[in-house]
Amino acid sequence: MNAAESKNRFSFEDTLKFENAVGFENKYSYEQDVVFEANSSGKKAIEVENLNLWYGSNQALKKISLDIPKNKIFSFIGPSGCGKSTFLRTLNRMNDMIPTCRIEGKVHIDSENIYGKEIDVTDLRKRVGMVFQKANPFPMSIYENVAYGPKIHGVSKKEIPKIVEESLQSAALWDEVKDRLKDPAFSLSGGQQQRLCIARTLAVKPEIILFDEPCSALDPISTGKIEELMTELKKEYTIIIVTHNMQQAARISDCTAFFLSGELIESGETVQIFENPRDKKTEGYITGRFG
Ligand SMILES: Nc1ncnc2c1ncn2[C@@H]1O[C@H](COP(=O)(O)OP(=O)(O)OP(=O)(O)O)[C@@H](O)[C@H]1O
Repeated sequence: MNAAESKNRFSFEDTLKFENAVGFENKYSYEQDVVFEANSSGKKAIEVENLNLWYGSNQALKKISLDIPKNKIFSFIGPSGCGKSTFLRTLNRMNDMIPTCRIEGKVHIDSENIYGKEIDVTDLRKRVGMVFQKANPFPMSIYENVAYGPKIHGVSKKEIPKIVEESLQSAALWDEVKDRLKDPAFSLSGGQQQRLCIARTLAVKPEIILFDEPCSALDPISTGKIEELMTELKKEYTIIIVTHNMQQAARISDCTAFFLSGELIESGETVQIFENPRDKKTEGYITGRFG
């Protein structure tokens, strides 16, 4: 790597500077990663096997095979149009809704192929929740937004207030909204609305949460809160995030996968991908030479 490339490449120190700038408490360190690795169960949340996807005649994903470990944050990075969001959506069959979309291959969750005939897609989407780029609360109160999922899944009425409180607590929003639960969700700030959407996802007790660029519309302070929240949530959930922000991927994720033109170029521990990529294409992207 020459001097110019090395200047372009950001380090974990840079991410710490960013965190200090926005007053975000640093929770990540190499030492913690090592301890985390040692404590990690090593179990897989998702196993993807030879996945191909087409939109009409355009092949958007090519022979993707990837294991996603439990209770970690896994980032998908790559230039615009490389297939990150498409791949994310295959993990809870959100692409089913696109008529031109055709998929081949397997995605195992708990040893079950989610593309198998016997799969109940509603149940799958309960187990694999999704938070979108733009906060999308329902046009109802803060309380009703969180209560909605448990209600439609048949949870008894008396259990709902507890679930709403616990979900808002877990989404680090309870203290800010506990005195205004009947207010419309749209009265919250953008960052609060995104945390409300996370609370709504948590309320149906998923195992895995997919985040599709959850911070792209947020300021650095709100971004810091969401990132801190994700780090907290990985203790109980497997987190997968699509991000354009490579500093964000480096800051919060344990593992990273780099995509290019529908192919998975490289995946591994985030430190390895950012500090010592195996593939020249990954290095080119990380160092800002393309993308
Ligand atoms: N609903 C769709 N119908 C047809 N083609 C689509 C659809 N969604 C995505 N594509 C195409 O699939 C390819 C991958 O798109 P995708 O949105 O997954 O990429 P991405 O890496 O997430 O991009 P970005 O970072 O810009 O969001 C692109 O060629 C895109 O045009």
